Order: sequence, then structure tokens, then C-alpha cells
Amino acid sequence: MKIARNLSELNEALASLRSGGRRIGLVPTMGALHHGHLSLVEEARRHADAVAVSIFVNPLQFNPNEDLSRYPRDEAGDLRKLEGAGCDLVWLPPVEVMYPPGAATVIEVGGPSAGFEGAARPGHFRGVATVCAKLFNQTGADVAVFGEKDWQQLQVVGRMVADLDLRVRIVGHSTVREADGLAFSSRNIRLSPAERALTPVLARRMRDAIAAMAAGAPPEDTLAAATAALRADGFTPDYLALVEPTSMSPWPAGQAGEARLLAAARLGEVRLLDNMPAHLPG
Ligand SMILES: Nc1ncnc2c1ncn2[C@@H]1O[C@H](COP(=O)(O)OP(=O)(O)OP(=O)(O)O)[C@@H](O)[C@H]1O
Ligand SMILES: CC(C)(CO)[C@@H](O)C(=O)[O-]
Ligand code: BAL
Repeated sequence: MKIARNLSELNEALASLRSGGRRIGLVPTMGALHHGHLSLVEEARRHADAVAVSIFVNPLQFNPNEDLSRYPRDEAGDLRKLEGAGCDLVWLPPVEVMYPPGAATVIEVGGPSAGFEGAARPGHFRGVATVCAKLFNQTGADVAVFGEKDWQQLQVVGRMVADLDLRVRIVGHSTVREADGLAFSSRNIRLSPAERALTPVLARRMRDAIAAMAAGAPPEDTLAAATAALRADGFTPDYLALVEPTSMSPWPAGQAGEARLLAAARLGEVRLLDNMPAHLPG
């Protein structure tokens, strides 16, 4: 497994991986890797001949009051896991390589960036889009794999690639969960044991709400009741909302079809994100 920390090391590693027309699959991450990330690596392998994983905690997507300095980091553990997963190349740029002094260009995606994470974390998707565009250009990846866990991010990146005619193909991979239903997430390690024990309730409330709506219960009332129940459970819900899955527009009242239920709720200092498909009857 090759490790690159600057652009000339990256270019050298890519030149050898690409020999004979081999296709490159990229998995962008912020490190502190878990089973969700490793399953994105496996997915990338299904679409490409060589897999590159980037590990970069991107300051541009954190707000000043967010947890950039406390974001979990475990470079040695990450490299061990990636070696075991058969990753071919790890791209580990320091901040000054990604954003050299004087850098002054950002990418602003409209449409699916609005609302939800975009509202809770102003400027977050500008940072995500900018770093993803740079990662795609730096690696020349043929395919890039993203997790559905960050559903809105997946839509924003897909929108950017379409709008800018980027040559990378975006592949989404389903959310990988712990046995009790909690979606794997790097920040989960900051949950106390009592908070960790409560986390499966979020996915359970979402599944129950979807089942009720599929059986004909009105979405607005069902989601209001689920939100109140989560609050009583001990969560601080941020949103629980049905959206059109690609544009992220509110799902029109009374419409039948495949919507997406998005949730964000705080538990202690951790903000949990989840989403699930919701098939609504006419
Ligand atoms: N449980 C999961 N299942 C599938 N993909 C995941 C999962 N968790 C993260 N990913 C994906 O891995 C990629 C890198 O995500 P990131 O490094 O931010 O990890 P994370 O676990 O989402 O961390 P965070 O705590 O910051 O949300 C993203 O495409 C993300 O959607
Ligand atoms: C896509 C990403 C690596 C960009 O920094 C990040 O937002 C993440 O880890 O989901
Ligand atoms: N997993 C999305 C990246 C972030 O929370 O900043």
C-alpha cells in the first residue's frame, strides 16, 4: 500500500497504479475509520482496478464553533485497517498542501445544499464541495464512493459533478449499521455508555414512523409525534423530515412514491445523522 503526503508523491503513486489503463476508485474520508468506511473500500473495488482512500480532516467544512480540533484522529490505526482492506493508495495531505497560502476559490452548490445540514452548519457544503472537487482533480479518479449515511452530502456531490461536467462517476453505498441499528460514525466514540445505549432508539423511531405512514397515517402528524417521542427519550431532535430524495425539496403533502426520511438529533455532544427510504401510499 502506497502512502502519499504531497502532490508529487501522489502523482508518482497514481502513475504506477494507472499503468495498463487500470481504473482508479476513490473513497474520500476524514479518517478514524470504521466498518462503514471499509465497506466503501470494498464497494470501490467492485467499480475500479485500484482503490485510493483520502484521509483529510477538512477545516473548510467546519464552522468556528464546531469540533475541528476534537475530531477523532487515528492515523496509525487507519493505515492498519486500510492495509488489511486491500487499499492500494492512501492520500494524506497536510492542510497546507490542500490549501496553500493564497488559496481563494470555493465551490458553492445550490439546490440540495439548502436546508437540513446546510442550515445547521452554514458553509459546510461549500467546504465539502470544494475539497471533493480538489480530491477528484488531484486523483483523477474514475469512480468515487460515498456513504448514504450522509445522504444530503451524496446529493450535493452528485449535483456538483453533473453541473461541472466532472469526469468522475459517483457511487452511493448503503448505510452500514451496528447490530443494534446505530449507523457507524466516527464521532460515535464520543458517546457516553448511557448515550450509546440510547442511540438505537433513533433508527427505531424512524422505522416506526415510516411503517405508520406506509399504513396511511398522515406524515405531518406522524413526524411531529415521533419528534416529541425522541425528545421524551432524551434526544434533542434537530429535524425529522420527508424529502424528495435527490433535490432535498420537502415531500409534497399527499403525494405517493419513494421519499426519504432524514433525521438529525443531538445526544450529549454528538449529533447523530440517519436517513431511510420511505414508500408512501397514494
Ligand atoms: N455507517 C456508514 N455507512 C456507510 N457509509 C458511511 C458510514 N459512515 C460514514 N460513511 C461514509 O464514509 C465517508 C467518509 O465519512 P466520514 O469520514 O465523515 O465518516 P463519518 O463516520 O461520517 O464521520 P462523522 O462522525 O464525521 O460523521 C462518507 O462518504 C460517509 O458518508
Ligand atoms: C466527503 C468528505 C471526506 C469531504 O471532506 C467528508 O465530508 C466526509 O468524510 O463525509
Ligand atoms: N460525515 C460528514 C462530514 C462532517 O460531519 O463534517
